Amino acid sequence: MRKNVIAGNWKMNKVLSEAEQFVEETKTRIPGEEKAESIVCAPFPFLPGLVEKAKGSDLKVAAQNMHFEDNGAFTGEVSPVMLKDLGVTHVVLGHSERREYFAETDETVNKKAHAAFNHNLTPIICVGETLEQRENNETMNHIESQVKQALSGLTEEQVKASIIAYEPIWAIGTGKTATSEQANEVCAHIRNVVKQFSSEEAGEAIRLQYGGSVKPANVDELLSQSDIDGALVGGASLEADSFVQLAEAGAK
Ligand SMILES: O=C(CO)COP(=O)(O)O
Repeated sequence: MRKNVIAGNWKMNKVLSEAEQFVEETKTRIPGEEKAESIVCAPFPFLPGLVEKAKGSDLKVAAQNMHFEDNGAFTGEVSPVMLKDLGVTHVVLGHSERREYFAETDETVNKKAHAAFNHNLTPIICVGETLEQRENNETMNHIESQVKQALSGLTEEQVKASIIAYEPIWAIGTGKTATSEQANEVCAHIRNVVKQFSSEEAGEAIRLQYGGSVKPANVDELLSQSDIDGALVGGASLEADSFVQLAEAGAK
Protein backbone atom coordinates (compact mmCIF):
# COMPACT_ATOMS: atom_id res chain seq x y z
CA MET A 1 0.00 0.00 0.00
CA ARG A 2 1.54 3.28 -1.11
CA LYS A 3 1.22 6.28 1.18
CA ASN A 4 0.00 9.50 -0.44
CA VAL A 5 2.43 12.39 -0.58
CA ILE A 6 1.09 15.93 -0.83
CA ALA A 7 3.67 18.59 -1.64
CA GLY A 8 3.11 22.31 -1.91
CA ASN A 9 5.48 23.94 -4.38
CA TRP A 10 5.53 27.62 -3.47
CA LYS A 11 7.76 28.52 -6.43
CA MET A 12 9.08 32.11 -6.07
CA ASN A 13 6.48 33.37 -3.62
CA LYS A 14 6.24 34.67 -0.02
CA VAL A 15 8.72 36.44 2.26
CA LEU A 16 10.25 34.76 5.30
CA SER A 17 7.68 36.01 7.84
CA GLU A 18 4.81 34.75 5.66
CA ALA A 19 6.53 31.42 5.14
CA GLU A 20 7.11 30.93 8.87
CA GLN A 21 3.55 31.93 9.69
CA PHE A 22 2.32 29.35 7.18
CA VAL A 23 4.26 26.60 8.96
CA GLU A 24 2.97 27.76 12.36
CA GLU A 25 -0.59 27.63 11.04
CA THR A 26 -0.37 24.26 9.34
CA LYS A 27 2.04 22.05 11.27
CA THR A 28 -0.46 20.91 13.90
CA ARG A 29 -3.39 20.61 11.47
CA ILE A 30 -1.93 18.32 8.84
CA PRO A 31 -2.54 14.55 9.08
CA GLY A 32 -0.05 12.38 10.94
CA GLU A 33 2.87 11.12 8.92
CA GLU A 34 1.63 7.56 9.25
CA LYS A 35 -1.44 8.52 7.19
CA ALA A 36 0.06 10.77 4.52
CA GLU A 37 3.21 12.76 3.91
CA SER A 38 2.92 16.55 3.81
CA ILE A 39 5.74 18.62 2.39
CA VAL A 40 6.37 22.30 1.66
CA CYS A 41 8.83 23.04 -1.13
CA ALA A 42 10.20 26.47 -0.26
CA PRO A 43 12.69 28.98 -1.68
CA PHE A 44 16.26 28.51 -0.40
CA PRO A 45 16.44 31.47 2.02
CA PHE A 46 13.46 30.18 4.01
CA LEU A 47 14.72 26.63 4.47
CA PRO A 48 16.61 26.97 7.80
CA GLY A 49 13.76 28.90 9.41
CA LEU A 50 11.11 26.50 8.18
CA VAL A 51 13.00 23.38 9.22
CA GLU A 52 13.36 24.91 12.68
CA LYS A 53 9.65 25.81 12.89
CA ALA A 54 8.53 22.40 11.59
CA LYS A 55 10.71 20.45 14.07
CA GLY A 56 8.74 17.90 16.05
CA SER A 57 5.79 18.08 13.62
CA ASP A 58 4.84 15.90 10.67
CA LEU A 59 5.49 18.66 8.13
CA LYS A 60 8.56 18.11 5.98
CA VAL A 61 10.56 20.77 4.19
CA ALA A 62 11.86 20.45 0.63
CA ALA A 63 13.99 22.54 -1.69
CA GLN A 64 12.82 23.37 -5.21
CA ASN A 65 16.15 22.63 -6.90
CA MET A 66 19.82 22.01 -6.15
CA HIS A 67 23.17 21.51 -7.88
CA PHE A 68 24.53 17.99 -8.38
CA GLU A 69 28.03 18.70 -7.04
CA ASP A 70 28.81 18.64 -3.31
CA ASN A 71 30.67 21.97 -3.41
CA GLY A 72 32.92 24.07 -5.65
CA ALA A 73 33.04 27.08 -7.94
CA PHE A 74 29.36 27.29 -8.88
CA THR A 75 28.35 30.85 -8.03
CA GLY A 76 24.74 31.18 -7.00
CA GLU A 77 24.15 27.45 -6.60
CA VAL A 78 23.12 25.36 -3.58
CA SER A 79 24.43 21.82 -3.01
CA PRO A 80 22.84 18.65 -1.64
CA VAL A 81 25.34 18.74 1.23
CA MET A 82 24.00 22.14 2.28
CA LEU A 83 20.38 21.00 2.08
CA LYS A 84 21.02 17.85 4.09
CA ASP A 85 22.92 19.82 6.70
CA LEU A 86 19.89 22.10 7.17
CA GLY A 87 17.52 19.20 7.78
CA VAL A 88 15.77 19.33 4.40
CA THR A 89 14.33 15.91 3.47
CA HIS A 90 13.16 16.22 -0.16
CA VAL A 91 14.14 18.11 -3.29
CA VAL A 92 12.12 18.89 -6.41
CA LEU A 93 14.10 18.09 -9.55
CA GLY A 94 13.43 18.95 -13.18
CA HIS A 95 10.35 21.08 -12.71
CA SER A 96 9.15 22.19 -16.15
CA GLU A 97 9.82 25.82 -15.22
CA ARG A 98 13.46 24.95 -14.54
CA ARG A 99 13.65 22.98 -17.78
CA GLU A 100 12.15 25.90 -19.72
CA TYR A 101 13.87 28.91 -18.12
CA PHE A 102 17.05 27.52 -16.54
CA ALA A 103 18.33 24.99 -19.06
CA GLU A 104 17.60 21.94 -16.91
CA THR A 105 18.00 18.80 -18.99
CA ASP A 106 17.24 15.11 -18.52
CA GLU A 107 20.97 14.63 -18.03
CA THR A 108 21.26 17.16 -15.19
CA VAL A 109 18.06 15.83 -13.60
CA ASN A 110 19.64 12.38 -13.57
CA LYS A 111 22.88 13.71 -12.03
CA LYS A 112 20.83 15.51 -9.39
CA ALA A 113 18.79 12.36 -8.62
CA HIS A 114 22.05 10.47 -7.95
CA ALA A 115 23.35 13.36 -5.83
CA ALA A 116 20.09 13.45 -3.85
CA PHE A 117 20.35 9.77 -2.93
CA ASN A 118 24.06 10.12 -2.15
CA HIS A 119 23.03 12.60 0.52
CA ASN A 120 19.87 10.90 1.74
CA LEU A 121 17.46 13.36 0.16
CA THR A 122 14.32 12.07 -1.56
CA PRO A 123 13.95 13.42 -5.10
CA ILE A 124 10.58 14.53 -6.44
CA ILE A 125 11.28 14.22 -10.15
CA CYS A 126 8.99 16.20 -12.46
CA VAL A 127 8.01 15.06 -15.94
CA GLY A 128 5.35 16.32 -18.31
CA GLU A 129 4.40 17.08 -21.89
CA THR A 130 3.60 20.32 -23.68
CA LEU A 131 0.21 20.93 -25.26
CA GLU A 132 1.81 20.48 -28.67
CA GLN A 133 3.21 17.09 -27.69
CA ARG A 134 -0.19 16.03 -26.36
CA GLU A 135 -1.93 17.12 -29.55
CA ASN A 136 0.64 15.24 -31.64
CA ASN A 137 0.13 12.06 -29.61
CA GLU A 138 3.67 12.20 -28.32
CA THR A 139 2.79 12.24 -24.61
CA MET A 140 3.51 8.60 -23.76
CA ASN A 141 6.84 8.44 -25.62
CA HIS A 142 7.98 11.74 -24.19
CA ILE A 143 7.13 10.76 -20.61
CA GLU A 144 8.77 7.36 -21.04
CA SER A 145 11.96 9.00 -22.23
CA GLN A 146 12.00 11.54 -19.39
CA VAL A 147 11.37 8.85 -16.75
CA LYS A 148 14.05 6.48 -18.08
CA GLN A 149 16.66 9.22 -18.30
CA ALA A 150 15.87 10.59 -14.84
CA LEU A 151 16.14 7.17 -13.18
CA SER A 152 19.09 5.90 -15.20
CA GLY A 153 21.73 4.16 -13.06
CA LEU A 154 19.76 4.30 -9.81
CA THR A 155 19.55 1.11 -7.76
CA GLU A 156 16.24 -0.70 -7.42
CA GLU A 157 15.98 0.54 -3.81
CA GLN A 158 16.55 4.11 -4.96
CA VAL A 159 13.92 3.80 -7.68
CA LYS A 160 11.46 2.48 -5.08
CA ALA A 161 12.16 5.48 -2.85
CA SER A 162 11.80 8.06 -5.64
CA ILE A 163 8.75 10.20 -6.19
CA ILE A 164 7.77 11.15 -9.74
CA ALA A 165 5.43 14.08 -10.32
CA TYR A 166 3.51 14.00 -13.58
CA GLU A 167 2.82 17.62 -14.43
CA PRO A 168 1.40 18.25 -17.90
CA ILE A 169 2.82 21.66 -18.80
CA TRP A 170 -0.48 22.82 -20.29
CA ALA A 171 -2.16 22.28 -16.91
CA ILE A 172 0.31 24.26 -14.77
CA GLY A 173 -1.07 27.55 -13.48
CA THR A 174 -3.67 27.59 -16.24
CA GLY A 175 -6.69 26.41 -14.29
CA LYS A 176 -6.91 23.55 -16.82
CA THR A 177 -6.60 20.34 -14.83
CA ALA A 178 -6.02 17.12 -16.70
CA THR A 179 -9.10 14.95 -16.20
CA SER A 180 -8.51 12.32 -13.56
CA GLU A 181 -8.62 9.71 -16.34
CA GLN A 182 -5.95 11.56 -18.37
CA ALA A 183 -3.76 11.94 -15.29
CA ASN A 184 -4.19 8.31 -14.28
CA GLU A 185 -3.53 7.04 -17.79
CA VAL A 186 -0.11 8.72 -17.81
CA CYS A 187 0.68 7.68 -14.22
CA ALA A 188 -0.20 4.07 -15.07
CA HIS A 189 2.13 4.34 -18.05
CA ILE A 190 4.93 5.68 -15.82
CA ARG A 191 4.41 2.75 -13.43
CA ASN A 192 4.67 0.27 -16.31
CA VAL A 193 7.79 1.97 -17.62
CA VAL A 194 9.36 1.69 -14.15
CA LYS A 195 8.36 -1.99 -13.92
CA GLN A 196 10.09 -2.76 -17.21
CA PHE A 197 13.04 -0.48 -16.59
CA SER A 198 13.74 -1.51 -12.99
CA SER A 199 11.55 -4.24 -11.50
CA GLU A 200 7.92 -5.19 -10.86
CA GLU A 201 8.42 -4.35 -7.17
CA ALA A 202 9.97 -0.98 -7.93
CA GLY A 203 7.02 -0.11 -10.19
CA GLU A 204 4.59 -1.04 -7.43
CA ALA A 205 6.51 0.90 -4.78
CA ILE A 206 7.35 4.16 -6.54
CA ARG A 207 4.97 6.99 -5.72
CA LEU A 208 3.48 9.06 -8.50
CA GLN A 209 2.03 12.51 -7.97
CA TYR A 210 -0.14 14.51 -10.31
CA GLY A 211 0.45 18.26 -10.58
CA GLY A 212 -1.28 21.01 -12.55
CA SER A 213 -4.09 23.17 -11.17
CA VAL A 214 -4.77 20.82 -8.25
CA LYS A 215 -7.04 22.41 -5.63
CA PRO A 216 -9.22 21.24 -2.74
CA ALA A 217 -12.18 20.95 -5.12
CA ASN A 218 -10.54 18.42 -7.46
CA VAL A 219 -7.97 16.66 -5.29
CA ASP A 220 -10.25 13.86 -4.03
CA GLU A 221 -11.16 12.78 -7.53
CA LEU A 222 -7.51 12.77 -8.62
CA LEU A 223 -6.35 10.84 -5.56
CA SER A 224 -9.10 8.25 -6.03
CA GLN A 225 -7.35 7.06 -9.20
CA SER A 226 -5.48 3.76 -9.03
CA ASP A 227 -2.02 5.04 -9.98
CA ILE A 228 -2.02 8.53 -8.44
CA ASP A 229 -0.37 8.62 -5.01
CA GLY A 230 -0.37 12.31 -4.26
CA ALA A 231 -0.21 15.80 -5.66
CA LEU A 232 2.38 18.47 -6.34
CA VAL A 233 0.48 21.71 -5.91
CA GLY A 234 1.46 25.24 -6.86
CA GLY A 235 -1.07 28.07 -6.45
CA ALA A 236 -3.45 26.24 -4.10
CA SER A 237 -0.61 25.41 -1.68
CA LEU A 238 0.12 29.04 -0.83
CA GLU A 239 -2.77 29.50 1.62
CA ALA A 240 -2.59 27.59 4.90
CA ASP A 241 -6.25 26.50 4.92
CA SER A 242 -6.10 25.27 1.36
CA PHE A 243 -2.85 23.34 2.01
CA VAL A 244 -4.36 21.69 5.10
CA GLN A 245 -7.41 20.63 3.07
CA LEU A 246 -5.14 19.12 0.40
CA ALA A 247 -3.06 17.34 3.05
CA GLU A 248 -6.22 15.98 4.67
CA ALA A 249 -7.38 14.66 1.29
CA GLY A 250 -4.10 12.76 1.11
CA ALA A 251 -4.96 10.92 4.32
CA LYS A 252 -8.46 9.78 3.30
O1 LIG B 1 3.78 23.42 -11.18
C1 LIG B 1 3.01 23.05 -10.33
C2 LIG B 1 3.51 22.44 -9.08
O2 LIG B 1 4.86 22.12 -9.17
C3 LIG B 1 1.55 23.20 -10.48
O3 LIG B 1 1.23 24.53 -10.30
P1 LIG B 1 -0.32 24.94 -10.15
O4 LIG B 1 -0.89 24.06 -9.07
O5 LIG B 1 -0.29 26.39 -9.77
O6 LIG B 1 -0.96 24.68 -11.48
